[in-house]
Amino acid sequence: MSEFGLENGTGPGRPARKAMVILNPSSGKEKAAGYARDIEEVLRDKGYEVELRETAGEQDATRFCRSACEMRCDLVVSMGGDGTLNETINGLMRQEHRPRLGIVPLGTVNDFARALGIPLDPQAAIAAIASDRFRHVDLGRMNDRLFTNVVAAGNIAEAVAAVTSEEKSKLGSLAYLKEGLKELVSQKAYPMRIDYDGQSWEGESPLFVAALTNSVAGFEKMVPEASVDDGLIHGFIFKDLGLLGTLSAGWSLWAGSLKEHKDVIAFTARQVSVRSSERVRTNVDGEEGPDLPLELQVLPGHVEVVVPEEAGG
Ligand SMILES: Nc1ncnc2c1ncn2[C@@H]1O[C@H](COP(=O)(O)OP(=O)(O)OP(=O)(O)O)[C@@H](O)[C@H]1O
Repeated sequence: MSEFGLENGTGPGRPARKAMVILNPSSGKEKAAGYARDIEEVLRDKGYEVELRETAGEQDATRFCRSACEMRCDLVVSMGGDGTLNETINGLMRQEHRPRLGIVPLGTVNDFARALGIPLDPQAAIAAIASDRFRHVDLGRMNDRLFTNVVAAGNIAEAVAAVTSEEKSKLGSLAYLKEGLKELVSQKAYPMRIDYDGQSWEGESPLFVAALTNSVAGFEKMVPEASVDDGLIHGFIFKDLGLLGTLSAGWSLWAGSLKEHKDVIAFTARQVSVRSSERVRTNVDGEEGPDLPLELQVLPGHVEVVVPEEAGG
């Protein structure tokens, strides 16, 4: 079951707590400046000393979060899309002090926020940062980095890259489904070997997906049984599907019954390794990852995340 915590705000005489806000000004269009003012106000009212850092490019969020750990901040807030969140949590890697994490989703998909019941409306998410409630949430380790949500291996990396930002704003998650199905129909399968908690699968597969939460590319029903604190990786090996198989797998995904599909092998594990004799590309939390091989491991309850007072789960 979920583990929730409740905490009182700063009272008289309590030393100020420190918060760092990491804002990607390129997410959430031109509204970033207004959001920055609003979150600073919410956090100051809550008794935090606030440091705002704006990212200018790749890996900035990781560097900023690392310095938040070194400064022993109590809270680090990631304001951006899933890419910014992934870079932020990578700053927690190998840190002895890990601040609590707040999330203000400004991207298109925002899988982690969806899985946690954090409002997708930025103003509502900013207001919810004042919540005294938090959850211990699993993170995944992939080789030498961390992930929040999902790792996919196969030509999926190309499918995601093929989604234009226009399509993304117009169609949202459907843009990924469209490109993903196109790739599954057209692509070849790869020889893969997948080892998970002492079991092994070997065969031809066009796609392997490892999910930590129920929300994958905005589809909240892909893994309905997954929760952010179940200590499990939810693995899906797609067999060589062909056109009809792909369409019916697409339908099962939509209907929330993917793991019952006859050409999908579903499992849960704490540790997974994925390798291939061919070059296979990967995608991690929506961004391009390293080629196979991958070593995956779940880190149970690795980070405390602020959740709205009324969030379920
Ligand atoms: N100031 C900036 N200008 C442009 N790109 C930036 C800036 N700061 C960070 N980035 C890059 O933005 C990427 C992350 O974007 P992120 O996924 O958070 O937002 P998004 O693209 O709006 O979200 P989504 O992918 O969900 O639509 C990272 O690769 C990072 O390097």
